Amino acid sequence: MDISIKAPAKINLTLDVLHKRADGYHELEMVMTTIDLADRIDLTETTGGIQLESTSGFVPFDERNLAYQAAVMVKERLGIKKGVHILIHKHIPVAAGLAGGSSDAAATLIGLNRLWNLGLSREELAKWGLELGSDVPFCVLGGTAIARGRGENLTPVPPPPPCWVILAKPSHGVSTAEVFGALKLDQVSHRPNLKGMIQALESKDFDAVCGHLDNVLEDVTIPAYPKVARLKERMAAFGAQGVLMSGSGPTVFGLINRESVAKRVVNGLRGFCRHVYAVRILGGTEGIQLE
Ligand SMILES: C[C@](O)(CO)[C@H](O)COP(=O)(O)OP(=O)(O)OC[C@H]1O[C@@H](n2ccc(N)nc2=O)[C@H](O)[C@@H]1O
Ligand SMILES: Nc1ncnc2c1ncn2[C@@H]1O[C@H](COP(=O)(O)OP(=O)(O)OP(=O)(O)O)[C@@H](O)[C@H]1O
Repeated sequence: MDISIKAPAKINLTLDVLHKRADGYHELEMVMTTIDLADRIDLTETTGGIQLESTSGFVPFDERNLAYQAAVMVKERLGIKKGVHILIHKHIPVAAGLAGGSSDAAATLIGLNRLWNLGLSREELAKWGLELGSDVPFCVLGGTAIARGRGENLTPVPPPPPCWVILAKPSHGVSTAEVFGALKLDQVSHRPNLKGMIQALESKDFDAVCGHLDNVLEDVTIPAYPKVARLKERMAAFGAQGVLMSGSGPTVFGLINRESVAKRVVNGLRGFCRHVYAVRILGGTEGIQLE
């Protein structure tokens, strides 16, 4: 039996870091939403073991791969003898702040739950997912949500109004651990207004959503990679109504509600950046879909 699963990327509409915890992680408060830039995971049952294949040379092909780790977790916890071949059709750029690896892991958990009729709920899978990475629980549940804790304490909120999301990814990746490690919490220059963002989402006010985009991790990534600031400026100058770095970066996204402007921004950015994408917000209940 074969299963195909769409594994969408996320963007952070707000990201606040409240404090560093005793376990070394940071206590977060953020709003995340899924976008229609997705990997596809094909799962095929085999007689034993886990085989991994990917269309991208940029992902690890062994036990460091988060999809592989998800399959190990399911097999070991439930004592499953059957094997699986995992094929990752990679479209989400790697180490980009878009949770590509986390979404692949979430899709693998959800897909194996179906492939092997395990009867686990999405909530249980989200709990398992936290052991693989902080963004995995959100990727399992999808939609638009406030994420607290390490990222696992999720409260659904309304999606942003339909719009274009233009993504520009500089050619280098960023290490999430290094960004959190370099963050100086007593020197953060700006903090998101979470209440304001929630109100904007509830009232479906596109301009207010754009006005409340904010990410404290920009304070670390932008000084280290000035290209991020230049991409933000250019995106705004070409007409994007709201512009922000996603997650720990370096991808910059712009929100635009007019197609003609979206085209202008994409065309303008292509001169400066090789990796430019124009996608839609998924944001509603559509997280990971089984096909
Ligand atoms: C920046 C975000 O993408 C925002 O959505 C996430 O917080 C990162 O999620 P992720 O990539 O799944 O992160 P993990 O793989 O769990 O953690 C990578 C590293 O980031 C740091 N980390 C991550 C999450 C968190 N709440 N506090 C942290 O300090 C830790 O040093 C950790 O070792
Ligand atoms: N299936 C996978 N796809 C992409 N990267 C993976 C995968 N499995 C493991 N990785 C590793 O995870 C690291 C982070 O990659 P990923 O694309 O998930 O980053 P990210 O988008 O910045 O994540 P996040 O936004 O959750 O911090 C990379 O160094 C990569 O080698």
